[in-house]
Amino acid sequence: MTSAQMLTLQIGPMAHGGHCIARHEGRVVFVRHAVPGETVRAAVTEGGEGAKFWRADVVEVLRPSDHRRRHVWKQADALRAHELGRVPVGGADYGHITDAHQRRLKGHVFRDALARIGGIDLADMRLPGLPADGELHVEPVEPISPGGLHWRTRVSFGVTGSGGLGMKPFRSHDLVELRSMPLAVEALGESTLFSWDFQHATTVDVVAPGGAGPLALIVHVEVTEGEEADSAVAELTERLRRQAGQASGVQSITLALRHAPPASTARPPGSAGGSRAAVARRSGRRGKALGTPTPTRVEYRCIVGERTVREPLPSGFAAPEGQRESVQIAPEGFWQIHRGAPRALVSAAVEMSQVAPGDSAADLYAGAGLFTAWLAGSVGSAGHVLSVEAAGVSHEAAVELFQGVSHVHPVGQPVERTLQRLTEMPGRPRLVLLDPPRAGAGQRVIAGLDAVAPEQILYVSCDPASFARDAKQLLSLGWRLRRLRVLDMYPNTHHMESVALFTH
Ligand SMILES: C[S@@+](CC[C@H](N)C(=O)[O-])C[C@H]1O[C@@H](n2cnc3c(N)ncnc32)[C@H](O)[C@@H]1O
Repeated sequence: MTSAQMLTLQIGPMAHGGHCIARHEGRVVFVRHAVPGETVRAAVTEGGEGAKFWRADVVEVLRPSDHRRRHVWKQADALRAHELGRVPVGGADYGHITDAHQRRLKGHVFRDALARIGGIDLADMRLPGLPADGELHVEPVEPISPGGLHWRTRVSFGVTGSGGLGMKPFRSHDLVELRSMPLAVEALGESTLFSWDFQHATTVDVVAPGGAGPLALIVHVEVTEGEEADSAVAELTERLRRQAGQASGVQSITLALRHAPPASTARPPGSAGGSRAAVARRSGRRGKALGTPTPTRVEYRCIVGERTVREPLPSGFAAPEGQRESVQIAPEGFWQIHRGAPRALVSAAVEMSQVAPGDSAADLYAGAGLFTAWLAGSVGSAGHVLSVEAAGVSHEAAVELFQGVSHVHPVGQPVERTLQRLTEMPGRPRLVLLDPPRAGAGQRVIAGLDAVAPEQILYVSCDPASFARDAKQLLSLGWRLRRLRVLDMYPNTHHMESVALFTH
């Protein structure tokens, strides 16, 4: 970083993805760790004469924004890292911005994505709850902790050369060893995990069920066949058991043994952290699309405690008679990562949509059945709920949760292959709720939903860009955006969650 080209930049608006836009001699520079309106010195991290745009990272703030604060996480603080000749870890790219201003900027980013990608101007929509100028108020999610800390119930770490937990800087494969992870719930900081030796593992996923300890771990190991590999796994197992046995704050450890073909090169350590690869593992996608070797088989082996965790369903919402109060799910299955997200999302769905006893409804990309549980209670035993989820572990959790609830029909298939089933539901569906992964639903699914013609579509999204693209298609098919709420479900990061209601 010390030999990097330095630029003095006037910082323009925040863009989607966590960087601000600036210009240097006419060329666009995406600048990380800045705040709109500032003047900064920034080190060029990617660029070159022929490049269409450059990337840069702030190393000194010449004229700070009133909304700048000391970064909430030392190891992710770009200014401090530069002083120490290091690089900041990723994962908290808004941590230097005050809480309220983070939300303001996310509102601008969301509105901009809708306009640019979806051709949707919120000022034209006159949506209830939105001011006439289309300004979006991004809502904080409870429980709110000052500084936006301690909300993550799931974190993926890489394993450093010395066996510690690490994370990568932005667009880098080099792991930085961590001493803490303040965005995670308190149970992680109270555990002994940052002093464990994970040598021989590639990644470690940490899960705090219900937002509290004790923690469940999934320890990923690449194995090739042979005696040497067997003894390395045996040694790792012994070591993990020993560390867990010492008042560690850990309830369970599952090894995820990836039996890769011998010729393949190992995935770079840490490449799974909160990343596409981690999402892909949970959603069952793998291999080529991610640029990683295709594993032949993943074997899950529980070596400490129980294989599954219990995630409490939010209380106070409709639920079918006799349904359990928590979901039992393998820790690699999908569950919302903000500890307040299950309640915030179901509350938003209840407030924004209408379902009544006897209705038909569908929950697409349903995970373990968070929204299905509320729908099942709302439509009652005279109703019908289709709950569609592609990933095996999450679908199995839903099957277990809705055992004996005869009006819920969990389907363990990709949504794309289930569109026909939607047309066969009894009566016209009152509501189709969809909560796809970051890539969004896509053209084929949106066209399929339109053909099903439900009364309402409630679209829950974690990506403004894919939502804007899908919303554009819905609008072109005659649907109208009726309500929109954006939730700050990932404080100190550029991510956000939206819930949107469409009707004809
Ligand atoms: C954002 S999560 C939402 C889960 C659930 N609604 C919840 O709130 O817990 C998206 C889910 O979609 C699943 N998924 C991804 N692609 C899918 C597809 N093509 N068909 C069905 N499910 C899919 C993932 O496994 C994941 O569980």
